[in-house]
Amino acid sequence: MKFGIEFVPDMKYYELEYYVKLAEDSGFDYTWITDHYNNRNVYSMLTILALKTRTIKLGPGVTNPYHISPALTASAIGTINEISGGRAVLGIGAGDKVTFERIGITWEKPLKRMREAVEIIRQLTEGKAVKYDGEIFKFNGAKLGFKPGSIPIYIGAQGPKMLQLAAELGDGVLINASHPKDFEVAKENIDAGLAKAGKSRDAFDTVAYASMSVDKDRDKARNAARIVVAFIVAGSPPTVLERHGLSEDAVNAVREALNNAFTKGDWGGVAKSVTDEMIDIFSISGTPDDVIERINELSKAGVTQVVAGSPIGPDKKKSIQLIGKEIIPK
Ligand SMILES: C[C@H](OP(=O)(O)OC[C@@H](O)[C@@H](O)[C@@H](O)Cn1c2nc(=O)[nH]c(=O)c-2cc2ccc(O)cc21)C(=O)N[C@@H](CCC(=O)N[C@@H](CCC(=O)O)C(=O)O)C(=O)O
Repeated sequence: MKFGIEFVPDMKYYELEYYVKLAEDSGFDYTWITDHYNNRNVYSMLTILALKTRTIKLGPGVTNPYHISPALTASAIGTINEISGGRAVLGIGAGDKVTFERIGITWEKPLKRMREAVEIIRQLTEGKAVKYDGEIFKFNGAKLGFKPGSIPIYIGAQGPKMLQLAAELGDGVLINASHPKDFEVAKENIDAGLAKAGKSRDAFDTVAYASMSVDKDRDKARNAARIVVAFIVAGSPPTVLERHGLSEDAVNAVREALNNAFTKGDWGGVAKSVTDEMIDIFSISGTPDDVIERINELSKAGVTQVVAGSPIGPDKKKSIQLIGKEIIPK
């Protein structure tokens, strides 16, 4: 099992540098930096990380094919690959509808746009001159002026068609999920995509991009996950909520609590609205032994990399060290 760790660049560069170096020293194989317009620029932060780390693989988790051209994405990730001595990975997904609305981007034809962008980026980073007559992107002999070297492309996906696309075109898939049931359901679509491209599963990285919260004290760990889990519950599509048998009332109670929090600042109400069942479904939370147990279940469901996503634990530094000491070596 490979281990990754997610960071949101909503902190100063030196704080991010500190945490990523700590993760590298703790044995993590990958670090994924999220990409939303309102946070610090993902590539500026990756440049610092590329210079200050030695072994950890690094990349956006995930960028998107809307807010910059695939040519810029290829150039940016190629540059990170050069600076890091070949450790770059590109995580790319359809992007986030809510944040796009704020910057006037219409979220249309995500599948088509993802396919075209990934095909273009793959060719550019392989040093080819790209002629591409797509429905969305038209390239006429574009070519990078430097040799970025081959860069693995991981696609962020939840929906069935995007999962198939990820398996067909990508070197891996980043699935925002923490429960084995979600990977059992994803398997059929991943296998269909691999078959379409004539690829075998063992060369493909199926990543559980999970919300994680680890502490020696189980209750402390689980309580630290409540707010993040509330956002995941509120944003989950009906198919996922039904899959896990969550009642409409329970989900609406979370949505209502979040509204109250935004309007009246009542975050305590949000934590209370999140049930233990929701914590188990939408996060990997508890003691190191609890987390190892869940990772073993995920491995049986075909997961090959687990990413420790927010909140990581009640105390980020201690939790990163705890994962490094008591989970990764097991
Ligand atoms: C588009 C969507 O795909 P999805 O697989 O659900 O993708 C949702 C997310 O993966 C995507 O929004 C990501 O960008 C979210 N995301 C992040 N999004 C961000 O913006 N920033 C991040 O940092 C980020 C991190 C991240 C990490 C892991 C991960 O899995 C996702 C992450 C979907 O609806 N897919 C459907 C298909 C929809 C469809 O058919 N669309 C048609 C018609 C659409 C139209 O009418 O225009 C088409 O595309 O042509 C499906 O897969 O079946």
